Amino acid sequence: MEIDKAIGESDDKRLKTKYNNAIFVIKRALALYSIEEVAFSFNGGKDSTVLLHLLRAGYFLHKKEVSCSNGGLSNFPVRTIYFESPSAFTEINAFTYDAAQTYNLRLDIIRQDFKSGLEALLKANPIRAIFLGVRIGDPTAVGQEQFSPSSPGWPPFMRVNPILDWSYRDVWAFLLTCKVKYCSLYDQGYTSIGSIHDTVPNALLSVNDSSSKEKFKPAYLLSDGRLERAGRVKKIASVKNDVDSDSQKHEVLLASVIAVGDEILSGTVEDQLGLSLCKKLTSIGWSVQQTAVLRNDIDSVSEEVDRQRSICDMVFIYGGVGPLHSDVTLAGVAKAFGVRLAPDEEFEEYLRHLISEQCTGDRNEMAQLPEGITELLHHEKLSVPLIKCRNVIVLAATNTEELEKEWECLTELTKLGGSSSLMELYASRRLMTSLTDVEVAEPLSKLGLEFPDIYLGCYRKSRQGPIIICLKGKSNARIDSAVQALCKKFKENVFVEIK
Ligand SMILES: Cc1cc2nc3c(=O)[nH]c(=O)nc-3n(C[C@H](O)[C@H](O)[C@H](O)COP(=O)(O)O)c2cc1C
Ligand SMILES: Nc1ncnc2c1ncn2[C@@H]1O[C@H](COP(=O)(O)OP(=O)(O)OP(=O)(O)O)[C@@H](O)[C@H]1O
Ligand SMILES: [Mg+2]
Repeated sequence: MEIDKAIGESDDKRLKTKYNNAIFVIKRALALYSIEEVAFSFNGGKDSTVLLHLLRAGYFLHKKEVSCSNGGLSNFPVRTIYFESPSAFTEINAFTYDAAQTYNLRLDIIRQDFKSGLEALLKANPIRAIFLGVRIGDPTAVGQEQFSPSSPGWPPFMRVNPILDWSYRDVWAFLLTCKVKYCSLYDQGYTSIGSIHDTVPNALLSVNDSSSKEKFKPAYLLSDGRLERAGRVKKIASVKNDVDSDSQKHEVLLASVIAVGDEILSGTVEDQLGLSLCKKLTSIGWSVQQTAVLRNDIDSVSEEVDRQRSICDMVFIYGGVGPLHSDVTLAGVAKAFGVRLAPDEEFEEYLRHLISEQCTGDRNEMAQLPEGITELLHHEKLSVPLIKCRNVIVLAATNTEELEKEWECLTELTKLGGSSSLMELYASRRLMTSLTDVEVAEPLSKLGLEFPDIYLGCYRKSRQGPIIICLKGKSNARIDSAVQALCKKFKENVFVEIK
């Protein structure tokens, strides 16, 4: 088999090790699942091209072991799926179809989004495992292992990632050693390929020459593989503006509070921090849109953070921060922003001071932060800086005392509490009444129409007990007018002002 032979004849020891490990994973998968139960997700990219050849070799070696046959490889029966999109490069499409023909692939072309396409595929076929060319540096690799079940919310299958631990250099060493064809875009300076809308040649491969047209060196000449995604234009979809830069845009700033902890969900520990954060935020004029308690699970965290960061001005998340296996919050935040976790030297330095004596394991693990989006907020009162990933603040506090300290530093370091006029803009009054809810319902909803700029909130202390009405708004004068208008709708003295 030409791939196995090429690697066998190479004297690149590192490549041999990577190859053998990947083949081991492929053979395990082929032993666990029948051929009808596996599929290969192929998109013409360099990583999936590596995987194509590894799978061909792995299948050949697996066959040889189980049937002692030494047959050729004209037949590669693993179902191959390609999600074709109108925004794919024509070169990628052409290469994918070309490879399918050359290697006799059973190609299924799917023209739906990944999730719906996979749902339909799994309904129609007995597929239980899908091979992917995901590598550890990819944003989507966060939290994955060589065998990782699909995420909650996705149809159930095993994701098999044989080249998860391969570096950019390993990928090129393999493609060049095996002398296999790859998509022509990689010879034109593209180093990682997404859609035509978010991918350009990698500027680090640009060659200065006198002609007007910019030229690029081939992808395999990129010396620092960590920069392979430098040609990917960042997707920062509809994220609200950072309060630091744009705190005055909205009349009321919106916050979301997220707790991460299985111990809260099981009722073992009572969450005090959420309550305290809501009070603190409300006291400085923020409107808390939602609180959530999540499992210690990367995908749960990433989905919730992704949702909240685009709705709210600021997301506050706590719990699940540290070096334990259950500490997945930062990985979830990284995944929500589509970036990877990477070691942060500055943060590592803080941790080294803090834990140097007690540290037995790999300190680096704890110093991994979402790459390219993390800002460390230093304060002399804190031994470790606060972590801010765009509009997500990750709090390390585990109790209300620690939160108190972090909050104090946070409000000093950012404009959360408004060195701006936020505090002055914010006014509120609370009224209590023993009128029934039926009596106040209609007048209150009319008041809401008359004062659309005022927030009107109501709650009861008990089913039969008094009702409390909160009025919040931009100015005391407006609130006072609303209170007067409300009082006019009833007999005198039915409302008592409370603090
Ligand atoms: C076969 C297949 C399975 C996938 N399974 C999952 C999954 O279980 N969970 C998930 O969050 N994304 C899954 N994805 C989506 C990928 O993680 C990722 O979003 C996708 O490759 C798009 O990457 P891009 O945004 O860089 O183009 C899957 C994609 C494919 C093709
Ligand atoms: N449109 C698609 N159809 C089928 N599989 C896909 C598709 N997009 C991604 N995949 C799967 O996800 C893997 C990871 O995608 P990724 O974009 O990181 O790598 P690549 O496309 O192979 O190489 P590159 O990093 O150069 O773009 C692919 O190797 C492939 O297995
Ligand atoms: Mg790609």
